[in-house]
Amino acid sequence: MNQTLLTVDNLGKSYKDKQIVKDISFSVKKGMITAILGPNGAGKSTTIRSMMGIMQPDEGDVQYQGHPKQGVPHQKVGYLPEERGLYKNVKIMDIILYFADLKDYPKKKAKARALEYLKKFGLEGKDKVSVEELSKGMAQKAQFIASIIHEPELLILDEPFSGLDPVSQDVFKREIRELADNGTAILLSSHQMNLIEEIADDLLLIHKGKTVIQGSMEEVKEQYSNYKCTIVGENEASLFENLPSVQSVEQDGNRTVLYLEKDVHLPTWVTHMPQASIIQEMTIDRISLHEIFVGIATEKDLMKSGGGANHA
Ligand SMILES: Nc1ncnc2c1ncn2[C@@H]1O[C@H](COP(=O)(O)OP(=O)(O)OP(=O)(O)O)[C@@H](O)[C@H]1O
Repeated sequence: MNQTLLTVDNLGKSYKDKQIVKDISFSVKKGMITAILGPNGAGKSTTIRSMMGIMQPDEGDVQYQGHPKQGVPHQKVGYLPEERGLYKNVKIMDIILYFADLKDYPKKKAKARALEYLKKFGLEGKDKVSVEELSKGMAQKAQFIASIIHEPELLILDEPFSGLDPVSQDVFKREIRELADNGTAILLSSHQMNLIEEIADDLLLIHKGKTVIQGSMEEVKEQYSNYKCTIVGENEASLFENLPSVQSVEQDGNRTVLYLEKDVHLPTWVTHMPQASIIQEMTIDRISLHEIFVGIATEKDLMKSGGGANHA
């Protein structure tokens, strides 16, 4: 069982009269990647900033293991904020060493680590180059290095993949996994569901400031990834609407998608296909994290029946 490093209990935050974050609780564990997901404006950055003490939450507790005071001890935490931005006319190495110094990390060790990471991220020889001479993706890599230079116990990454090409996304993904495998507790927010599906161990999906889904990736997949059956052929949607275990039907031209109940027994279910249906192609898959997300964001219930790890 992985050890909990950070616990957030009943976090609440309002701006003026509007409650943005309501009663959010979660934990981040050593060696695990926890993803915080949600549509634009759901409250992810507000949750992260409240947790980090960058803004004062109105309600709730943030407890860092082994730390007597409330809140997060800054030397032990690495943070890649949503707003990128490094001083434009400062050399990469100087920026990284500045961040190391802020965290009281030894300069010599930081320099050696920085050179190692620059090489790893394809930025070898760029240590004396200033940020303005780098591309956006390269600058993001430099900022990522600055956030991990002091070997943080807890790493918080707000949208780490945005603006990166697919190759760089893979490099980041591998690095984040490696940091977790070496014991770092990682909390990340991202809109790239395919990447989250690949790397996250735990999920917290929030919508309108409230927890909608919470649990391990395995639990979420098992409990929310219902089956869907896609049929290609000239069919009326109504042909399938009354089939057993069909929750909803979507029609797009000659493609009909049937969303099925969670506990459907597929071998039996397929025998109920109407004789009149025209089937040029038929596939049965589980709905993806992307579809779960879109279903929540658009408030369309694709995941009825069966409840969830923590369905609020
Ligand atoms: N300083 C602020 N003053 C007032 N309202 C704010 C402030 N910062 C954020 N909000 C509001 O809080 C809500 C949540 O914003 P937040 O940035 O936490 O969302 P998010 O989930 O990180 O979104 P995104 O995916 O777009 O980054 C939004 O409705 C936003 O308008």
